Order: sequence, then C-alpha cells, then structure tokens
Amino acid sequence: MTSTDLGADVAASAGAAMFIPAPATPYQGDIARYWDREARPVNLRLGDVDGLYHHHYGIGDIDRGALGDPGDSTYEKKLIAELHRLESAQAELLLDHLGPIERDDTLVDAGCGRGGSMVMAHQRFGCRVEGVTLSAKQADFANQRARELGIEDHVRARVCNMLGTPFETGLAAASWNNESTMYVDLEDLFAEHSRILAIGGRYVTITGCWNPRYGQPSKYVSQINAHFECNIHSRREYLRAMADNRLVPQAVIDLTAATLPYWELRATSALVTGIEEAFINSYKDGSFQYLLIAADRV
Ligand SMILES: C[S@@+](CC[C@H](N)C(=O)[O-])C[C@H]1O[C@@H](n2cnc3c(N)ncnc32)[C@H](O)[C@@H]1O
Ligand SMILES: CC(C)=CCC/C(C)=C/COP(=O)(O)OP(=O)(O)O
Ligand SMILES: [Mg+2]
Repeated sequence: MTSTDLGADVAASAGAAMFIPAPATPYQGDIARYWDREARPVNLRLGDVDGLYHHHYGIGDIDRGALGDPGDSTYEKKLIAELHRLESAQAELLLDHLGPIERDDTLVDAGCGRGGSMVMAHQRFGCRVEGVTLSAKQADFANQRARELGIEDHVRARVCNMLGTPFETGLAAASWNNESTMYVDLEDLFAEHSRILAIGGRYVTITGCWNPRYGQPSKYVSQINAHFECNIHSRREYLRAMADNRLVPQAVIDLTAATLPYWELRATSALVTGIEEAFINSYKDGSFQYLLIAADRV
C-alpha cells in the first residue's frame, strides 16, 4: 500500500470528508499508521472518565485517600480516575506556562493526538486552538469531541505535518508540543514554531529526553524508542535547537520526580502496557528526564 493509498483508506474508514495529504516521508507514513491503529485501553478508559482524551503521562502526588482500599471492588475504577487526574494535571501545568492568553488569540498544538489538551486550553482561555496530527483517526476523534462539546468553531484538528503547517507567519500567541517532539528533527520543528509564533509569543514543551550527563541513550531509552517508533532527543539538543531558532528558555523544569508516582501507580494497574519498567528504571538511573521547557519567541 502506498502512502497515498493509506490516506484515502483512512479517510474512507473514518468517514471523513477531508483532504488528507500524503506523508512527507516514509517514516511519517509509519507514524500515521501507528496512531491510526492505536486503541490501548489505558488511553481510552482514562479518557472516558471525563471526555478528555490524552496521549501523555501524569505528574503529581497520588491521592491515597481517593484510591481507597486495593481490596475494594471499585478500586480499579478509582485507580483509572487517579491516573487520569494526574495526566490532566500535566496538561494544566503546560497551560500555566503559556502566559496571558486572550479570547481572540490563536494557539497551536503541534502533535495534538485526540485533542484533550486543546479542549482544556479553550476551556481555560476561551480562545481558538488549532491542532495538527499525522493521524486522520485522531483528527477525526478530536473534531468529533469538539462537536459534542459545541466548541467546533474554536477547536479544530487537522491532518498535517507539524514541520510545515498552513498557519500564517506570526499567527500564534503561543504554541506547544505535549510529548510529540520525539518524532521530528528539532531544528526543523523549532524553525516552524518560530515562524508561526508572534514575536514575544510563548512556546512550551513537555517531553522525555535523555540526559547528557548519563553519556548516551541508555538501554531503557532505546526500549522506549522501539516501543513507540520514536527517537528521543537529548536535553542538550533541545536547548541548542531553541537557541538556533530565536526561542529563549524562560523556564526549564525537571518533572522527573513528579512523574514517578504516576508510573509506579500505573505499574500496579490491570491496564499496564509493558513499557512501565523502562520509564521507571530510566528515571531512577538518571539516564532519562521528564522536562518542561517554556521559551519566548524573540
Ligand atoms: C504521544 S502523542 C501526543 C498527543 C497529544 N499531544 C497529547 O498530549 O495527548 C504524539 C502525537 O504526535 C503526532 N505527530 C508525530 N509526528 C508528527 C508530525 N510530523 N506532524 C504532526 N503530528 C505529529 C502524532 O500524530 C500524535 O498525535
Ligand atoms: C515521554 C515520552 C518518551 C513519550 C513518547 C511519546 C508517547 C508515545 C507518549 C504517550 O502516548 P500514549 O498515552 O499513547 O502512551 P501509553 O499508551 O503508554 O499511555
Ligand atoms: Mg497514555
């Protein structure tokens, strides 16, 4: 099947009357297929809690009181709600770093997944939010959720490469990548954010990166790459590529300690996917870090 066939196939199966561009590279075709086919219960069951569907991880302390007794019949349901609360807390932290956003501003979510962060951004700021994903299934899902919430005039996902978006130069008051930078070259990515951001606009990413102090990507980082077909960058690459593209870091926050409780709780759940130990081990041995970087477009 060619890349173009894939696009037509997905559009037909999703019932989507939208134009789906061919992937820019064979790798992007693989990633589009990956997310079109993704249906892990850990993501769908958590999203079902309140209709915010995330494809990122969580931060913050576990509320043991809310979880109750592991022997109770309702425990697994409470555990799912708790993991979801921590994932939404992660998105709230990202939104906290966008700076003051007005109702008539436009935000861009690069690699928007099923759109959970976009909905949260609109609900907080009342502004327009434009998202891009390689996956037609995800864009369709996000747009369907926006229609269900009656916010489709403000929140829109489209199938598009984040390295070459249709957004006009300087359009965005702020833009972000929530766990989606590990699929692209960072120089290309930050050049595009720099182009679409207004001067003085804010860029934020939450990401996993390998730690240059460890030396090279550890075996656990390699496992995570293989699991998701992604290519995790080092912390040094982020800072260098930002500096090269007029993005000046205002905050670099190490969230590694804050994300460990999420992973340790998730590892006890029936919804485990098998990647939990790689995250826990690499965060603990210092080879991998969970980072928020907020930067000003100067
Ligand atoms: C792990 S998911 C994160 C989704 C979302 N940001 C969230 O927090 O729920 C990664 C996303 O990056 C998107 N992605 C990867 N490479 C991309 C590219 N070149 N252009 C647009 N989206 C891309 C995938 O389609 C997927 O939606
Ligand atoms: C921090 C790093 C390295 C992230 C890699 C990108 C990624 C796949 C994020 C989570 O997606 P998901 O929510 O679909 O994954 P899962 O099914 O494991 O919850
Ligand atoms: Mg998930």
